[in-house]
Parts: sequence; structure tokens; C-alpha cells
Amino acid sequence: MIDHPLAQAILTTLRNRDTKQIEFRKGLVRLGRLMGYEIVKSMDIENVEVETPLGVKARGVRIRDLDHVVIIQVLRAAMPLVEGLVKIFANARMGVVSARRVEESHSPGSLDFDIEITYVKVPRILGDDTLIVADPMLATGSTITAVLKHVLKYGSPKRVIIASVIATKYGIERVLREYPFSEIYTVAIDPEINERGYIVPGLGDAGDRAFGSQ
Ligand SMILES: O=P(O)(O)OC[C@H]1O[C@H](OP(=O)(O)OP(=O)(O)O)[C@H](O)[C@@H]1O
Ligand SMILES: O=c1cc[nH]c(=O)[nH]1
Ligand SMILES: [Mg+2]
Repeated sequence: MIDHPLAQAILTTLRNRDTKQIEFRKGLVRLGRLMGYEIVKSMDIENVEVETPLGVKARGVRIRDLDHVVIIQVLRAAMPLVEGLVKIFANARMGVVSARRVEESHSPGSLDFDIEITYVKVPRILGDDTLIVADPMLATGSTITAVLKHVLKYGSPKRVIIASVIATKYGIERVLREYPFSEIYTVAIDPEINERGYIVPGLGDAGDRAFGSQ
């Protein structure tokens, strides 16, 4: 969990029902950038030496994995989050998956949703890639597990990272049961999922709030 005070403060703004669309969208962008910093902290560092314009050697570092990143954005709520992530992973290759929870067929007795995937465009994934699948809400895990099933057909990455803003214990356990090698980054783990599949206390419908469609 990302407990950086700035990430927690931004999340608090996102949770607030009075936060308007533009501020909400900007908050997701800022969280994407912070999440990028956190992910970089987990990457291996190589010590290198460079020569400065003074003709003197200086010790520094290189993060080789920075150049081997594939980011998948799950439409639609991930778009602002990815805008922030690419500020950190500027050389990332990018994929898009359009996924929708089929709310019409959701029965109140079950937590999980059917997921309609209508578009998948993913670059080839190589063995030394870090795959980052961005989706701000990890509620029942129905979306992320359906997305991973499609995306992992494009190759086997070195790491699979899920970048979310709010997750639930139920969703995390489901993802880790189906994809035990995945690593979940999140800013909060909320206690409940209501009968309509919303995270409680949550922040509402991330897609609707970011794109002004409620
Ligand atoms: O873990 P889950 O229970 O699957 O829920 C999470 C998904 O729900 C939302 O998508 P939605 O279908 O509302 O699409 P949207 O992003 O276009 O609003 C959200 O953006 C996630 O993708
Ligand atoms: O609370 C939730 C759950 C899924 N998707 C959202 O946007 N919000
Ligand atoms: Mg939605």
C-alpha cells in the first residue's frame, strides 16, 4: 500500500463527493505519477560512472528496467492514471483494453461481474518487461482478471504489476488466487463492496467522475 502522505491527501480529495470533475481527473493523474515513483523504488539499480563537463568522473545509477515497461490502460477510468504513470515511464510501450462490467446481468446474490471486453490492442510483451496494468478501482477483481487473461496472451513479462487507487481485500485475494505472481500497488484497501458492486466507502464511479458522465 502506498502510504505517502501526499498520495493519501490526494485520495481524500478524490473520495470527497464535492470534488468536481476536473479536480478529480487531475487527482488521478497526480496519483499515477506518485505510483510510478513507488514502482521505480522496487526496480533494480545499477551503479554507473559518467564523466561530467569538468572532465571528472561522477558516480551515479541507472535503472535498466525503466526502458522495459509495458503499460496497459483499462478503459475508461485508467486514462488519467496512465497520464501520470507515463510521466515516470516515459519510454513505456502502451496497450489498451476496453472492459465493462455488465451491470445488467449482475445478480445481487453474487459479487462477481461478467466482463465485456470489446477492444484489445497490446504490444508484444517480452521476458524482461515489467507489465503495469492500470485501473484505479479493484473492487471484485472481475475486470482485472479478465484483462490479464487477454493481455498475458501477448507474452510472459518479468513482473506483473496492478496499479490501482482503491482495492478491496476480496478483489486482491481473487487476483492473487488466479495470478499469484502479480504485485498489487494501491493507495487504500477499503472494507466493503455493496450489492451494486461499489467499493465502500470508495469514491463512487471513477469513470463517471473523471469524465463527467454521471
Ligand atoms: O473489480 P471490478 O468489480 O471488476 O470493478 C472495477 C472496474 O469497474 C470500473 O469499470 P466500469 O465497468 O465501471 O467502466 P468505466 O471505467 O468505463 O466506468 C473500474 O474502472 C474498473 O475497471
Ligand atoms: O466503487 C467502484 C467499483 C468499481 N468501479 C468504480 O468505478 N467504483
Ligand atoms: Mg464505471
